[in-house]
Amino acid sequence: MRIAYSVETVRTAERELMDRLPDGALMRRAAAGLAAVCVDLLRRRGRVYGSRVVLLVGSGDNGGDALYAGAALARRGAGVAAVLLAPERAHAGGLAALLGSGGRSLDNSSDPFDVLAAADLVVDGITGIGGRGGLRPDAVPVARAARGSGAVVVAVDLPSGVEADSGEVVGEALRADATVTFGTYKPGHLIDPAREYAGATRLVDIGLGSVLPSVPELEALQHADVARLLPVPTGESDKYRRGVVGVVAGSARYPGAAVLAVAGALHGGAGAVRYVGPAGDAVIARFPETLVHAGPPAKAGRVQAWVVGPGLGDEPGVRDALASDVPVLVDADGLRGLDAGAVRARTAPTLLTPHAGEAAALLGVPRGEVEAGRLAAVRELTARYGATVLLKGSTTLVASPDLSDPVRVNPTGTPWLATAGSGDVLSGLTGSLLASGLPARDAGSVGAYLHGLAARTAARGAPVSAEDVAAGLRGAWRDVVSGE
Ligand SMILES: NC(=O)C1=CN([C@@H]2O[C@H](COP(=O)(O)OP(=O)(O)OC[C@H]3O[C@@H](n4cnc5c(N)ncnc54)[C@H](O)[C@@H]3O)[C@@H](O)[C@H]2O)[C@@H](O)CC1
Ligand SMILES: Nc1ncnc2c1ncn2[C@@H]1O[C@H](COP(=O)(O)OP(=O)(O)O)[C@@H](O)[C@H]1O
Ligand SMILES: [K+]
Repeated sequence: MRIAYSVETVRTAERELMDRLPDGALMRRAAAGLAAVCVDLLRRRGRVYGSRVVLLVGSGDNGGDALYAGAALARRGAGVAAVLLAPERAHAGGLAALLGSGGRSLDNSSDPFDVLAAADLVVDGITGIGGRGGLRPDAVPVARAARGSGAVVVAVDLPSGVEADSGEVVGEALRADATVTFGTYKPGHLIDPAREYAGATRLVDIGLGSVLPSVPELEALQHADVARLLPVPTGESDKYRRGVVGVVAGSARYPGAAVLAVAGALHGGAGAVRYVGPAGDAVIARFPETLVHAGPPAKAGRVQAWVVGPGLGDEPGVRDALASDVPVLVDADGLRGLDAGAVRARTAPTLLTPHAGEAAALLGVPRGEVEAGRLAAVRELTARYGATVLLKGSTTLVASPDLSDPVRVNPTGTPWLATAGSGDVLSGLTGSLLASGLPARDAGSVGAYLHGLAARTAARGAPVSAEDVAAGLRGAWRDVVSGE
């Protein structure tokens, strides 16, 4: 499990740890880890001795990390120049260490752009967890020059300009090729758009683990976590005990959504899939193993979970499903005008799976607001609906209405998933996991994980269709259980 803590929690833990350690010990640990990554990157491009390193140094401890790491690189023979964005407030100890190791600082009269143009590696120490509101105007030209230079850009702790706690990028930020963070991941390392700015992220242990609380803000499942959650039939199992998932999807206009949701549901662990709606012929033609029913869900027979909404158009069914006493996943058209009171009144779990546009409509805000602030949006939806919410998109988040549960961030997936119908596959798959007994938060996060993995494997750099994703689910499941 990868976990992330908020800035406030990190600062509290850092204070506690610093009280137990000699002055400056944490920064030295951080800088040593940072320098080791820089050495590694320089070696891959040539050698450390004689390489040209530029440090972008802001006014806080983030700049201090960069300066101490720069000093270590200078001791190994690199030519290290520090561009001080606020010379009078640069970290004094770090600057002295750099100058004492043969590095230099650029004063106001020298032009940082020539130095940046010739750099092999740029260390971004403008801001870390103390940064707010995007890069300040005076930092923007050097940040752009660093990005345009062809040098490898290594961000210290976080790419400067991103919001550590939310993953938002308000204004300008510096895109890094790699980020070296300390002690723990912060939400910005796991949530887009900041995650994308961070490039490949490495975590350096500075001993913070012992003082961090046991429950993080965010968690990202990995193969082993998912393997533990996947349903496995036993000798006692029969198709009903494995769970029946009811799929209320498709319409005369969108019969394909029914087929794709059923395709997902057939690979999610339930023992049987019951399709309810007008697209039964299309479903049977493709998947003869499906039980089909043309009447309302209430008359369709017992299921252990409902999926309602993909391609539903104006077909009824949402009310029936919500009135049932089993878990219900509501997606797509089922989310239109969804009655918060009806959802809150349910005794069984409800899982809503909106994309950013649907989430925006539910919240009454512009879509861009949801995309820029995914964490806030998903939390707000859980509060309003009293339901578990899976917010789809570039970073899929799964949050439960219980605030003591960390929000789950899906680490698999690929932008190739942005293809029509792939969400239908996800809702069928996740509903099937619900029917086989997983709690809503687990079903959502395991569903998103397998779905993303299937898409990645199917795509391998080329476009995929929703059908390809469904076809890849079995391979993804095998990958997870075999620990590959
Ligand atoms: N506290 C600790 O024990 C440790 C902290 N470490 C480092 O310290 C960092 C945090 O240091 P600070 O709290 O000093 O904060 P930062 O160094 O992240 O930034 C704070 C400074 O940046 C300025 N600033 C804020 N927003 C800005 C913006 N948008 N553009 C330009 N300048 C801006 C502020 O005026 C302030 O002076 C961490 O990210 C990490 O790199 C590490 O050394 C590990 C140990
Ligand atoms: N940029 C992206 N990066 C990664 N995954 C994405 C991106 N955009 C969309 N997805 C994923 O693709 C799927 C699309 O679902 P959805 O928006 O419901 O589409 P549809 O309604 O056509 O099925 C979701 O699983 C979503 O998380
Ligand atoms: K930084």
